Amino acid sequence: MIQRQDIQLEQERVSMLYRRLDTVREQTEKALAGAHARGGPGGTRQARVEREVAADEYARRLAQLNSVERGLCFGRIDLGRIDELGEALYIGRVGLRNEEHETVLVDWRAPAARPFYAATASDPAGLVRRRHLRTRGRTVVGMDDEVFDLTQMSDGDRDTLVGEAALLAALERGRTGRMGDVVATIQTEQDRVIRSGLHGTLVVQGGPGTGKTVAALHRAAYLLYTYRDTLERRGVLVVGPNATFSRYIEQVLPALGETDVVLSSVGELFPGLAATQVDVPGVARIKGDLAMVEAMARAVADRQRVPDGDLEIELGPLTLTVPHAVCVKARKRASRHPHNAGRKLFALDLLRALALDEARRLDAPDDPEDLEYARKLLWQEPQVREAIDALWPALTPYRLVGELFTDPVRLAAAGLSEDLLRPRGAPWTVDDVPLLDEAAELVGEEPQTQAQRTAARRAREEDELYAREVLTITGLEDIDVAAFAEWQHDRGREYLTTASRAAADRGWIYGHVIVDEAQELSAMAWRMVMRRVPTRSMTVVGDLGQTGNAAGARSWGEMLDGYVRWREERLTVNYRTPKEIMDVAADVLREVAPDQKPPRSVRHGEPPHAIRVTPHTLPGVLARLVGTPVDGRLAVITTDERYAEVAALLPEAVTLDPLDSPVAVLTVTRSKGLEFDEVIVVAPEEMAGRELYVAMTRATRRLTVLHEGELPATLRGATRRV
Ligand SMILES: Nc1ncnc2c1ncn2[C@@H]1O[C@H](COP(=O)(O)OP(=O)(O)OP(=O)(O)O)[C@@H](O)[C@H]1O
Repeated sequence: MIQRQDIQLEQERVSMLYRRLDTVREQTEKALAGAHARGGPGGTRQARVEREVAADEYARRLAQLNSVERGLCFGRIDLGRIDELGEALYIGRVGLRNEEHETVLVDWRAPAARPFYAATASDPAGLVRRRHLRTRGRTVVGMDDEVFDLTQMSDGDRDTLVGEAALLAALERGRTGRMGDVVATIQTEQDRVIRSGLHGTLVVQGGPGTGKTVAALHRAAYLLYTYRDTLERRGVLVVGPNATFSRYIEQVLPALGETDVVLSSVGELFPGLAATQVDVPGVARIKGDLAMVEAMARAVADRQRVPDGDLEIELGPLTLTVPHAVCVKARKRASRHPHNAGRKLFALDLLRALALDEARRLDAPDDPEDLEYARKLLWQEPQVREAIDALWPALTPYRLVGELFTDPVRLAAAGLSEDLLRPRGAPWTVDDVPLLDEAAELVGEEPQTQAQRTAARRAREEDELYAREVLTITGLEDIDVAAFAEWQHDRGREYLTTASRAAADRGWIYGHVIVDEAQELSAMAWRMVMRRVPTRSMTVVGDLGQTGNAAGARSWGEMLDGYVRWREERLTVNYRTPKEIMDVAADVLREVAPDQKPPRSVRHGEPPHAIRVTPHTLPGVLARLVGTPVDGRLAVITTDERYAEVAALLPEAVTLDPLDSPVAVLTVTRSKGLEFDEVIVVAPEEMAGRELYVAMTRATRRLTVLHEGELPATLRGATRRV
């Protein structure tokens, strides 16, 4: 039994930790201010860089100290024997030392904290007691103990969840619309995922609500803590299913004190683009297939032409000719290079041949210098430019893919189906993004336009003008303006975080990549992700039972075997969906993915309700249900086809961000990875089995299905009609 006295003792400890946090925070603030005050262009470059590195480190530490106020210390472990409690360690969101440099709080990611998460009744990992502390503000309001005294345990006890009371209390809280961290209640199987080594690819397969996302994010924080030197410079990329999901999870890492992580979705992985639309399944399947690699190569080859006969260009009275054979040879040589680099070689060969022909016709000497000069002049001739552009145009990825999908002749030349044809100006889709990335590899460096060259020159001039003003104001006029401007420019770049530099650079190579809802990535999307992580240091989390994308994964090997030998961990406990709902969902899963085992739910709640509606009664039933929700947040989930109709019935809900609105209206695809206290599924009979499985498992408390047609057989037996 926990005594008031125990709470008092823990309060003293926790108060001491907060005092220490305040002191360290103050010291770090001063150190940061000091580092900034010493800044400026003086000293050697080495000294400047060292100062800036120190300032960065203080700033990072300060951000971390500021983020850990809530729930600073949440656990305690006692090592030794049960009859003589020995050493006690306190576990918190951050590590702290006292003035004597002794550890007073162990960072949850440090090896010493591991038994807090890893100890189970059957393997206590040297612990005699684990204590979860519950705090409100800086006050200890309660605690839960688990005593590992094997002699007193029944077999049932040995299989308990880690800190069951604390875990269940955490799960009972209503959903806020944003994912929170779970450092205080990480479970043993999740801890294995979080602390798995950095190298190679770890696949985490787990059913809905098993904490894949939350474990993957804690893993990112753990890896950044444990392998900071390796990861800080290269950063960590987290790829999620869409931008809403990225916003849903974006608080977790900063709350854990980590900000150097890029959150993105497949539709955003090509810098400058944020695609959200998806293609119809037939098109998505074609675009996601690896056969697109060859097709894209053919599409590029189709933009590298030679005339059927000799190339003839009229220049005033002269008609210059490049023999067909010379054109063919030039194409052969140039096509070994990326398209835009090849264009330069191709143009050079053709210009050389034209200059030679011109010299011959004008009886001019074919002196190399003269020829070089003549070549330059010819390049200025619009007819010459046009002829070369027609044969081998400068391409951007957008132009290559855009012109391919709007032209049946080009599609045929690439060996692609006319199903891909779309109108000019149609928006880019998520499934186009891996193709744009492929195209970027094939066309190579984008040609710099005249406008870009002018913009770069202007920016340089502005930097210098600004530098001159600064130097005049500060009376440092003897310093070289150009050098000062350059220093300022570099400094600006150094101050950009790794994350922001990485996000803007397609060629950025990350230290580690985490892919969530990974079952949705097509083979082409995997190819794009792999380019960003040649070391294959990756965490791949997903559920093959939830695959919705027609081009998505049916097995992990199918997607990953060609790139890496991967290892797998499984998560088996569902922390979201009550058992009564999961039992019904399990029937759906059995039908769509019989090889996948449904997870075991730890929560209890109501069984799902089914209500038969007609087009006439649907608005009233929906309004009644939405008007009397359980405490917390509610989502109405339906098919893509029904979305507009349902959204029209709930106009207020759809004006708000689905994460902030008390009632969200979502398609199944949009609801991926999210969760709500109450879920209403409209038209389950029109959903594919996997869609239904995803929609049903979003609920933490109550699920109602509204059907017009026959209820799917999998739902019929297990639901009550009201
Ligand atoms: N150890 C834990 N302590 C407290 N809450 C937890 C724990 N693990 C998971 N949860 C909670 O369970 C819910 C489901 O977690 P999460 O979204 O990570 O699951 P998931 O496996 O990614 O699900 P899905 O496949 O359906 O997207 C979240 O609210 C999460 O905070």
